[in-house]
Amino acid sequence: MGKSKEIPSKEVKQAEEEEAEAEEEKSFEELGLDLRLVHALNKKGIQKPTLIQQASIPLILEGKDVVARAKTGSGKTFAYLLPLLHRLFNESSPKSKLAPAALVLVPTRELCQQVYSEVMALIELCKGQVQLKVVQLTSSMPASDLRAALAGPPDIVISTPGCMPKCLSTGVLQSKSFSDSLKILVLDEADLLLSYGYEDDLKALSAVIPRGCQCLLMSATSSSDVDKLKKLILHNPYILTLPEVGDVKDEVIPKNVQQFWISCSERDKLLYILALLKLELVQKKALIFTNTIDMAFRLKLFLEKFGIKSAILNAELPQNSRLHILEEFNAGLFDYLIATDDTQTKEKDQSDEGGHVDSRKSKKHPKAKLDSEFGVVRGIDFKNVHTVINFEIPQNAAGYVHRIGRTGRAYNTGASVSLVSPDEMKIFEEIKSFVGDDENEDSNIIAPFPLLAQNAVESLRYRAEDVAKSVTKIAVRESRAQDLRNEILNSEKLKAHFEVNPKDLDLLKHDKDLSKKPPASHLRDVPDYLLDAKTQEACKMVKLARAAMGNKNSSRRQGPRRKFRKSDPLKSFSAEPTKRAGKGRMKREGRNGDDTGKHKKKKSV
Ligand SMILES: Nc1ncnc2c1ncn2[C@@H]1O[C@H](COP(=O)(O)OP(=O)(O)OP(=O)(O)O)[C@@H](O)[C@H]1O
Repeated sequence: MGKSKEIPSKEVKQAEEEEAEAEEEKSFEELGLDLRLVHALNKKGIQKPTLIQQASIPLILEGKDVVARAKTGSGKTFAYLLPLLHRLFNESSPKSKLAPAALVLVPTRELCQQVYSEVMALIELCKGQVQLKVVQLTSSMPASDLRAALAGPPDIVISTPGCMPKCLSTGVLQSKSFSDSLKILVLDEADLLLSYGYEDDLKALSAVIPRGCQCLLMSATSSSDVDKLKKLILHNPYILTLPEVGDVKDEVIPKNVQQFWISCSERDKLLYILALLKLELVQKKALIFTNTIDMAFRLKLFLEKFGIKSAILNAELPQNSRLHILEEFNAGLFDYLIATDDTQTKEKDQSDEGGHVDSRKSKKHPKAKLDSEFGVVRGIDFKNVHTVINFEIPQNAAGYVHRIGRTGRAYNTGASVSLVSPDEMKIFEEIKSFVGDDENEDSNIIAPFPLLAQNAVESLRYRAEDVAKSVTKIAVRESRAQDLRNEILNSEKLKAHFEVNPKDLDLLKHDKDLSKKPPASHLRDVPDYLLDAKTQEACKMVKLARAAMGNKNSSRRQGPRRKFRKSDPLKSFSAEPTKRAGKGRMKREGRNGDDTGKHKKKKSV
C-alpha cells in the first residue's frame, strides 16, 4: 500500500491494468475449447488466445450471435474458426443432411484460400480424430464444378458471397435443404463485404438463412456497412469491441506497429525508396504499396537495376500465380513484395488503359481482365512482414489502416514508412487525423522517419536519377505485358502438373528480373565512400535489431511491448535528431467499450 504512494499515479494505474489483464487471461482449454483443437493449436506453436479469441470463443460456444470488432492482425480468424470447429466436432448432424452445416463468407478468393488452408491445417492436426469435409467455392466456378463440390455434402463451405445465391438460383443447391442444414454462418471481413459489391447477394442470402442459424460477423473497423450487415443477418447479437477498436481514433492501428513518414517530392520517391532499401534502413521482409500496376512495374524495374529483387502482386495476374506469389513470399523466398491494392487500383488502372501508358493497345500486351474478387491487402495474412512501405499514399484512411495492418500481426512487431509528396499531403493529413495524430497534443503517431540523413539520400541521387530516366513508359508497358504473358503461361500450362507435383512449384520464381540486361555492378553495390558515418551506424543498428529479433514468430517476443521499444533502433537512434524523432508513439491501450450503446446485450472485452 505504502509502496503505491511512492510511484507516480500513472505508473500505478498502468501496473494495475497489466495485473488485471494478466489475471483475466485464460488458456484455450479454460475457454472450453475441444481438447483436440487445443492440441492442434499447440502443435502449431499457438499457446494462448488473443484478446478477441478470449472474448468470443466462450460466447460462440454458447451458441450466441456475435459481432466481433478487433484490429487487423488480432486473430479474428481463429476467434470464429475454433468454436465453429468445436461445434461441428461435437454436434452430430442428421444422416439425411443435403447441404453444408457451416458457411463462411469472405470478400475475396485469396481470403477463401487462406481460410480454407487454416481450417484444413487444423483438421489435419487433429488427424484421425475428426472427419469433416471442407470446400471452397467461388462465383467463377461453372455449375458442374459447384455441383461436384457440394455433393456429399460438405460440412463447411468457404466462399465469396456471390456464390451461394448462384448455387440457389441455378438449382445446384435447394433452398429448403440449405435452410434445413445451415447451423453457422460467418461473415468475415464484414467491413469489406459491401464495398466489394456483395450487397444484393447478401440480401438474397439473408432470405434463406434459417432463424436458428448462429450468425457471426467479424470486422477490423466499424462502419455503416457493418451496421447494415448486422441488421440484415444477425439476431440480437453480442457486440464485442476490443478496447483498441473503440471510438478513440488513435486506436485503429495495432500498438505494436510503429508508423513513420518521409516528406519528398513525387520525383524523388524512387531515390528515397532506393536509399531505404539499399542502405538497409528498414527491416525485411517488406511489403511495398503502389496505387497503380504501372507504378509497381516502374518500381520493380528501377530496383532491379540496383540488384534489388522484388515480386509484384496485382489484380491482373491469374489466380494461381497470385496464390503462388503469396505462398512464396510467406515462405520467405524473397524479401520485397510490391503490391497494388483495392478497388481504387482496379478503377485507376482500368481507366489508365485508355490513357497514357497503354494508349497504343499493343497486341503484345495481353489484355488482362482485372479480377473483381481479388483483394491483395485486405485480410490477407502475410507472414513475418516487418515493414510496410507506402510508396504512394492510399486514397483514403481505411486503405491506410488495412495496408499497415499487414505488419505487426498477432504478437509480432512491425513498422511502416510512408513516402508523402506535396500532392498527397492533404490525404495524408486526413489519415493522420483518422489515426489520432494530433499535433497540438505533441503525440506523433506517425513520426518523421529518423534514420535517413539527407546527405545519405543525396549521395545516391545521381545514380538514382540516371537509372530512373531509363525506366521509360515503354519499358514499363513491355515488362507488364511480358510478366503477364509469363504468368498466364505458367498458370495454364502448369496448373495440372502442379496439382500432381506440388513441390515443382518452387521452380517458378516470381522475383526474377524483368529487364534483359543484368544490373551493372557499380549500381548493385553502394561504395562505402558514399555513406556518411551516421548512415553506416543506422544501417548497422537495423541489422543488429534484425538479428536480435530473428525472423520467426517467436513466443519469446510475445512479452510486453515496451521491451521492443527499448531495443528498437527506430526509437533509440536518430540520424537527424529532431524533437520528435525517437519518441515513442505508443500509448497505453484504453478501455473503451462498445460504441453502439443501443444494443440490448453488450460485452466489453
Ligand atoms: N492466439 C494466437 N497466438 C499467436 N498467433 C496467433 C494467434 N491467433 C492467431 N494468430 C496468428 O496471427 C496472425 C493474424 O491472425 P488473423 O489473420 O486471424 O488476424 P485478423 O484479425 O483476421 O486480421 P485482419 O483483420 O487483417 O484480417 C495469423 O498468422 C495467425 O495464425
